[in-house]
Amino acid sequence: MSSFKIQGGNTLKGEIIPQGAKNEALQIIAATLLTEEPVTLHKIPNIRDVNKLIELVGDLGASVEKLDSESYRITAKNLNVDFLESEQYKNKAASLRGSIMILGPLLARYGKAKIPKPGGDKIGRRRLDTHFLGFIKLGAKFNYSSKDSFYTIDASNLHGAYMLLDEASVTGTANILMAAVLAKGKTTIYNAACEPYIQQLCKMLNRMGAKIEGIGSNLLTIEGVDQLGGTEHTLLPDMIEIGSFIGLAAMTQSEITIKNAGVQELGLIPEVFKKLGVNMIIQDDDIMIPAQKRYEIDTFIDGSIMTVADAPWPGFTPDLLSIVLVTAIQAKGTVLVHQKMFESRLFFVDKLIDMGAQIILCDPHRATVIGLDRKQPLRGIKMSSPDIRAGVSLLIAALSAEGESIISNVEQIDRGYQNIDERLNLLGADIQRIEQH
Ligand SMILES: CC(=O)N[C@H]1[C@@H](OP(=O)(O)OP(=O)(O)OC[C@H]2O[C@@H](n3ccc(=O)[nH]c3=O)[C@H](O)[C@@H]2O)O[C@H](CO)[C@@H](O)[C@@H]1O
Ligand SMILES: C=C(OP(=O)(O)O)C(=O)O
Repeated sequence: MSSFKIQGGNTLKGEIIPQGAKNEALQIIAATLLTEEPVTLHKIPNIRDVNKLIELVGDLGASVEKLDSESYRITAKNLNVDFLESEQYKNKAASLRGSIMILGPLLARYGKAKIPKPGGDKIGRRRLDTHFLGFIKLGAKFNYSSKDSFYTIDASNLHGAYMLLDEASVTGTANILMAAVLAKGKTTIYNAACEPYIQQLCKMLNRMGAKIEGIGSNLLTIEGVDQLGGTEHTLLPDMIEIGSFIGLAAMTQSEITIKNAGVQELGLIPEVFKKLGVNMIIQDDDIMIPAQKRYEIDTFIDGSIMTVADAPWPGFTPDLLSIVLVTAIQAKGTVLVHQKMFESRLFFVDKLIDMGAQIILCDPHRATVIGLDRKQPLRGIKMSSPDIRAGVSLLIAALSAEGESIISNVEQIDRGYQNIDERLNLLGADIQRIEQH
């Protein structure tokens, strides 16, 4: 377990370029398994989860060529599905959430697939029913063995079907889409997730020869085709990283310009930070956050206390609620943060309270932050990163705090943020990585 030693209190200044999006990368890398032809990918972030999935795709027999620091060519000509039976597969696939998305492509091409219960953040129950109910609609047979926690699916003949998803699951929609593009006939997915990363996946699949309509909506229709070809694809900037930088700038009174932020694809993200009182200037595709000593949380129009809650896209992403919560700590005013989707994602507020934040954890889903209005700084403490977004929120808190903080288990942060210590140090942060093997 490695740690960050952070000397807090520095003001940061400068420009930062967001990495390619983690959660898009995981879908797109899985989609390369759908064709025998080469697929070239650009803006692939160098982060743990993405590297693990690329390794897994290679273990399955795809040829993986690294073209430069951010580009890969993946050719999945002949895959070795026997690898799915190995102990190595079990360990690797179980270590990240994104591995679940190899199921759709493997089903589409080979008619069978299996996966151990996938990893990812421990942020509450994370059911996978939507994925499997969708595959069953497409004609697959499904079995879950509680003995070894393996999900096995058999589908020699996938056929199109109408389905109304039980929830708008992001990875579930991606998985079903990838199975449906090569199924016989027409598939209709209603209550589909429609966030920009799903749109990107659909556009890429169409460039490969798929026939998907309704992109950007929650009603997708897919006319199955016999095979798909190669393509080239560039990832969007990571919107969760962008939101994290906005919160960081506000908390540390820093002037930061986020370059090439893909502003058109950010949905409600800028608006939510504006509700916290954070100023930002959007110039072309850049977001400049000026240094702000004070920022004030809005109330609702009737004067009642502001709530920020998550919802499926185009609602506000749950992955930024921890950042919103930490950003509110030094604001003037009060906000209720309501994490509806995940039930164990707010427990990290205990650490923020230890640092001096005024937060009431109302229940596992809701926390009220009473902003300090910079009347006192947070103080540095020792803490451990419970999940990726809580980890970055603690890092932001530590950077704004007086004195030294230690954050252990930063592998959680490395899952999704590329060289975050080095990139923030270039802007003036003081973060030292302490490697422990
Ligand atoms: C690898 C990846 O891409 N991970 C993302 C993906 O996870 P993932 O695809 O696993 O998440 P899902 O979209 O399936 O569901 C997320 C949570 O929200 C709940 N839910 C979902 C839809 C809905 O309409 N109502 C509802 O309550 C689910 O029960 C679950 O607890 O999407 C999540 C939701 O944006 C993000 O937090 C994860 O970072
Ligand atoms: C919850 C997240 O990731 P994962 O789904 O990979 O656990 C996240 O990116 O915030």
